[in-house]
Amino acid sequence: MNSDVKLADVIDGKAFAAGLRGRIATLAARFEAEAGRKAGLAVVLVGEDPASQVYVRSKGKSTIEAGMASFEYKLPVDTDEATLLALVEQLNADPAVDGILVQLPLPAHLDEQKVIATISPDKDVDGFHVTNAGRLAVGQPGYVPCTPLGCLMLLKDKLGSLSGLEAVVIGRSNIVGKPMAQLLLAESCTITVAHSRTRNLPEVVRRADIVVAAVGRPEMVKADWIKPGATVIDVGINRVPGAVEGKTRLVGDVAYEDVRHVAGAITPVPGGVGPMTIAVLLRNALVAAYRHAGLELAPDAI
Ligand SMILES: NC(=O)C1=CN([C@@H]2O[C@H](COP(=O)(O)OP(=O)(O)OC[C@H]3O[C@@H](n4cnc5c(N)ncnc54)[C@H](OP(=O)(O)O)[C@@H]3O)[C@@H](O)[C@H]2O)C=CC1
Ligand SMILES: Nc1nc(=O)c2c([nH]1)NC[C@@H]1CN(c3ccc(C(=O)N[C@@H](CCC(=O)O)C(=O)O)cc3)C=[N+]21
Repeated sequence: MNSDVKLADVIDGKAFAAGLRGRIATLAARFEAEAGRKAGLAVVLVGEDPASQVYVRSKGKSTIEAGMASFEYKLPVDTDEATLLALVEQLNADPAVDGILVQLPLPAHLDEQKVIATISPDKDVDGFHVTNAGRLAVGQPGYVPCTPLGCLMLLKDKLGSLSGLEAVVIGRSNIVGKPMAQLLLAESCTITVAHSRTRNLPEVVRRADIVVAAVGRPEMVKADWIKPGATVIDVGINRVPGAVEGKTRLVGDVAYEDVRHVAGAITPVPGGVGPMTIAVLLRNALVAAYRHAGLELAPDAI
């Protein structure tokens, strides 16, 4: 490793997210004063996956701390499709609910696409509905998936203009990779979307000024894949065995300890993209509330 050169700047997503939640809380209080009700976010969890339970609890806590109303629905793992769809329809019709999030993945017997398609696009604060994916693709206002929007906020905060930069997104999921590529394209980056069939991935990644890793493979992205000085955004959340037997630890998709000797800036895991996802979810729910109430919110307010 080039241990004589400067280490990468650490992009502190946790701190940035805390600032964002502070601005959201101010605007949530203004919303309550003007609309006469709190902005509301409903979160639906089917089953008892421990990781999902942690996220849902954390979302509920952050929602209340921001001065918004949190509605949590926990359904048993064997819930049938009709019951889940009926709940979504009920939330679509509920004027106290501005945003709806159905925690993914769903148990295998439930059709995720069908559930997402049932959420009203104007309450789809995850930005997963095909209407919002289409709006993003053609540059119309809508809801943008929280994780990629959080990544973009960190990138713009660090780099300012992204115009003309080479960006390589590793991963092409509808939730992270594809919307990330759309956002970077809208910022006038030259984008490459890599995936499991990409030939010579290290060489492709080496041309990037910006690398976004959203793969789900622990520490896959190595130091010699990174152009010196590049900005590296690590979306991966992977639980691996820890130093103490029976304990696990969280690692990203990037070999952080090595890559920070080469990159110019890098997000850590934990404390990078993850906290941004939740803060942006609150942002999207608050934007939804302002829109539903017909109140003005400046486009760059949050
Ligand atoms: N921090 C956060 O808030 C969030 C973190 N995550 C994390 O981000 C990661 C990605 O999530 P998600 O997009 O939902 O995952 P998916 O499993 O849906 O997508 C993974 C993508 O990685 C690609 N891929 C898999 N193996 C390789 C490989 N060897 N080389 C290159 N590409 C590969 C796949 O390619 P192909 O399409 O060809 O199969 C696919 O496009 C996960 O670790 C997840 O936990 C996700 C959401 C939020
Ligand atoms: N409908 C839906 N929308 C989602 O946005 C959604 C989802 N389903 N299913 C699961 C993924 C994953 N996700 C994360 C949120 C926060 C952290 C997060 O806060 N991570 C902390 C660490 C948390 C820990 O210690 O486990 C961090 O990176 O610092 C991570 C991942 C949202 N997702």
